[in-house]
Formats: sequence, structure tokens, C-alpha cells
Amino acid sequence: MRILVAMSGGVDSSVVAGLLKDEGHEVIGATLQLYDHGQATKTGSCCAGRDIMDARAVADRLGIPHYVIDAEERFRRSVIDRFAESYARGETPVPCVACNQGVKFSDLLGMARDLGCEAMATGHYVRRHAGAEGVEMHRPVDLDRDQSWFLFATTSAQLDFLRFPLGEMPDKEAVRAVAMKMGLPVASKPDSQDICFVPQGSYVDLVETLRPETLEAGDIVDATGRVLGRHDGIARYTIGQSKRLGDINTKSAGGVRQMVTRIDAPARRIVVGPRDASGRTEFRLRDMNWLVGNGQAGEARRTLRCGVQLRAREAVRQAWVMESDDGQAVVRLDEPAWPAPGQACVLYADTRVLGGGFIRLDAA
Ligand SMILES: Nc1ncnc2c1ncn2[C@@H]1O[C@H](COP(=O)(O)OP(=O)(O)OP(=O)(O)O)[C@@H](O)[C@H]1O
Repeated sequence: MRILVAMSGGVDSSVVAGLLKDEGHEVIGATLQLYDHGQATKTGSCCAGRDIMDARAVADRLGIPHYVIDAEERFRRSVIDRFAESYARGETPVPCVACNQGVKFSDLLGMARDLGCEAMATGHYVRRHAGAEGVEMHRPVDLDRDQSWFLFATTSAQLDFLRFPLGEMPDKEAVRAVAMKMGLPVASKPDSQDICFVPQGSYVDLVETLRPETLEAGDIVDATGRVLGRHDGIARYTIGQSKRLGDINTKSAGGVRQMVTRIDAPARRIVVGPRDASGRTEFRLRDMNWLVGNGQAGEARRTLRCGVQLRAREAVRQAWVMESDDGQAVVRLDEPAWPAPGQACVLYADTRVLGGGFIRLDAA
């Protein structure tokens, strides 16, 4: 079949292109130019200028056509700006979900269809296979590389069209070995970093440029509003954090350890509370995407007993999840946890992704 491969210039998607070519498919490579390469001098990021050249070199080596698509404006609006705005609301954003939905699985997927492709493949580590109800999404074999949490918003229609050949790979070494065997020029290239558009760990600089108020100092208060100390910008904090609280925790040596329980963005305040008393068992999800049940009009709303994962690298917790109005859901955890608004809550049944949504802690 004719298949478009989303090529980042990294090892993973290069191997995907090679594997599909070897299987006899008509492979077309496409790389998104996601931001200004004049400013993007970092290495190891998925979208720096160097990576476009790498993707082209791999395509040449494989003898496949390769397109470069200017998605800079789209990426800036739907990923980078929203990332900063989310911090300004006191949230902890997940930009990779916005990128998958707002760029890769929209613009690029549309281009694949326009080119007459029957599928689009990426180097994401996730498995997709046919089940009784239709196509299912599962965690990959290599759980260390699991990207299913970042892909929860993939719709059933998108999933139908997508392919993730690396989901069955045992580990990254095996992927590199394939790259080596195929003679791909990127076989030894370092892995990309967590957030492609920020240099190593300094998302704060970017957020400060776009929304300076999120890095202004403010008060750290307890639940009653009593001032306990000062912070250096709400964008540096997330719910459940106990670092960066100054001497609040050392002062109370012998006392109860404090952690962030709420980020009050309008008042620029960080609210803290004792760990054991501040967890919550109930919260809401917005923008739900369901990959289970048909959800047609007239069907009963979904109520699931399942596992939920509240952060990218966190253990699964047991919960009830009840579908509610307007694409929302209510989560009721067995044990208290510290969900952060803006993060994803992904629903699992063993390895299968049942759906997910974004955490909201406000009452609405
Ligand atoms: N700039 C881009 N253009 C086209 N596709 C991309 C781009 N960046 C990422 N992708 C696609 O999304 C997948 C997952 O991206 P991610 O940033 O997680 O990269 P990765 O897991 O390090 O993979 P790789 O080794 O291919 O960079 C990639 O394997 C690729 O298929």
C-alpha cells in the first residue's frame, strides 16, 4: 500500500520508513518544519534544522520521496502559545498531546490522504490492533518507551488510518540494530529530548518570554491564606510538588511535610498543605476521547471500572470513571492522589487505552 511516514530525522521514524519499504510498501516520507531553525540550534530535539537534513538523508538512502512541510505557524499557535497560556492559567500542560492532535494527526494526516495514501505511520511506541469493537490502542512491548499516555486523544478514525510499527519492538537497542543493518545515517543519533521545542530543561525561559507574569514572584500560602513564604513564579510549580518551597519544609522539621495543593493563577499564589490531608479522590476531565463503546445517541453513558494514569510516568491507580455532559467525565479514585489541571488522565484496561481527558479541578 501507499503509506506516508512521519519522519522526524530521528532513529525511530527512520527505521519505520525502512521497515515499511522492506515490506514492499510504497513509502513517502514527510517532515514537518516546526519552528525557526535560526533559533533552534539545539541538538537532540525532534524538530531542529539538522533533523530535516537527517530525514532527507535517510529518505535518499532508502530511495523514497521526501517532503518538508512548513508547519511553523500552526505549531506556534496550537502548541507553543497554548503551552504558555496553560501555565498562565496555573496548569501543567502536556504539549506533545497538542502537537499530535493539532499538527501531526491533523495537517500531516490530511496530507497523507491528499497524496492517496492508505495509511500514515509514525515512530511512536504504542501498539494498535484489531479487536472485537474495532481498532484498539495498547501499550507497547517496550514499556520503558511507552507513549500511549501521550496518544490518548487519538480518535478511532485517526487510529484506523495510523500505523505504529515500533510498538512490537523489544527495546531501543533492537531499533538501533535495525537502523545499523539498513545502513541508515542516523543509527547512532542520540534520542530526542522530552519537549522538542525547549532546550534541555529550560522551558521556563520560553514561558517567561511569552507570558512573563507566570515567572513573577508571589506568596506561598496555606489553605487559610496565611503567608508562609515566597515563590519565584507559578510556572515553576505543579500540584503535589514539595521542592522549591524555600524553608517551609525545613522550618517545620519534625512537623508535617508540605506540598503544593493549588496554583491560584489570578492571585499569583501557591497554596500548600500537608501531604496526607491534601490528596483528592474526585475530579473532572474535559475534552474526553473515548476508544471504547460506541457512544452513539441513545446509548447509556459509559461508566467504567478501570486503571487511570495521571502523569506521563506514574503508576496506574484504580478508579471509577463516569461519562458526563459535554465531553466530560468524573473520576473517582479508590485512594487519594494529586492530579494537576492541564495534565492528562488516561484510562487503561491492562495494556489497552480506553480513552482519556484533561484534568480540571474547578467546579464547572
Ligand atoms: N518534525 C517532525 N516531522 C514529522 N514527523 C515527526 C516530527 N517529529 C516527530 N514526528 C513523528 O512523531 C513520532 C514521535 O515523535 P517523538 O518526538 O516522540 O520522537 P521519537 O520517539 O524520539 O522518535 P524519532 O527517533 O523518530 O525522533 C516520530 O517517531 C515521528 O514519526
